[in-house]
Amino acid sequence: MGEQDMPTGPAAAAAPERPRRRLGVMGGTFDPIHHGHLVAASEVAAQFHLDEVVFVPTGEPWQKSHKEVTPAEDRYLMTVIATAENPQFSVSRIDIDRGGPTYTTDTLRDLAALNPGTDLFFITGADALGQILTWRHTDELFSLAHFIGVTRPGHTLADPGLPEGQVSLVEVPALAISSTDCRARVAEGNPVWYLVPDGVVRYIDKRELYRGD
Ligand SMILES: Nc1ncnc2c1ncn2[C@@H]1O[C@H](COP(=O)(O)OP(=O)(O)OP(=O)(O)O)[C@@H](O)[C@H]1O
Ligand SMILES: O=C(O)c1ccc[n+]([C@@H]2O[C@H](COP(=O)([O-])O)[C@@H](O)[C@H]2O)c1
Repeated sequence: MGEQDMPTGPAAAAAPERPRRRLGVMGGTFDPIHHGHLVAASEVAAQFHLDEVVFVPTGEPWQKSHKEVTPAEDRYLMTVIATAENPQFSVSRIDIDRGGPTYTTDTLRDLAALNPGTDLFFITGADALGQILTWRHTDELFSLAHFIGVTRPGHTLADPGLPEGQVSLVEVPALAISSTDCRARVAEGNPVWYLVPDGVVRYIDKRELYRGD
């Protein structure tokens, strides 16, 4: 049916409303991205019937400013490599391209503007959820998305006091993997095969990341 044949008047008014799109948002420093991130996103996508999960590498993770963080372009490319084969996964550069410290209120506001008619679900591990009240602009933050806290080995998953109905706590398959441990393993000459996707192992090797001196 061409656009000119679309029903107008009472028939159009009766047309069923299109269901809102459901977009998962997986924010992280991804230095490097590992299977813990990917399994969490995949599991939440299935349990919450998400249409897509967008991975958003941080620009400047201000709460990690005391640590050395790998250049954003390397973290972005590793995230693209890790997610490329999954048609439900995508990667956004918004936090990198905005510049300056990364605040999730900006991430969610920008994603809402880019995705009209979409409900946002921000996915976060138990450790990050426990810190969420220390993030910037929490007065606005919780109105921008539904928050999904996922289990992570070594951390207790609990609602840190978000407004009623704004957070769900979800059990995901337990993978005791952290980016810190991956970086340390590479620096010590130990393998990260099967902790991170194969393409990410090769990228770390090619770019000589995490080798220390
Ligand atoms: N193994 C895991 N299981 C569940 N969630 C995870 C896991 N690893 C990271 N996450 C969550 O993914 C998000 C991004 O994490 P981040 O990129 O900081 O990785 P990380 O492994 O925690 O890194 P680092 O060790 O450098 O702090 C956070 O919400 C974090 O809680
Ligand atoms: O908004 C903030 O102030 C804020 C403070 C710390 C972390 N975050 C977000 O939490 C997500 C995980 O961060 P990280 O540093 O644990 O990789 C990522 O999307 C960050 O932008 C956000």
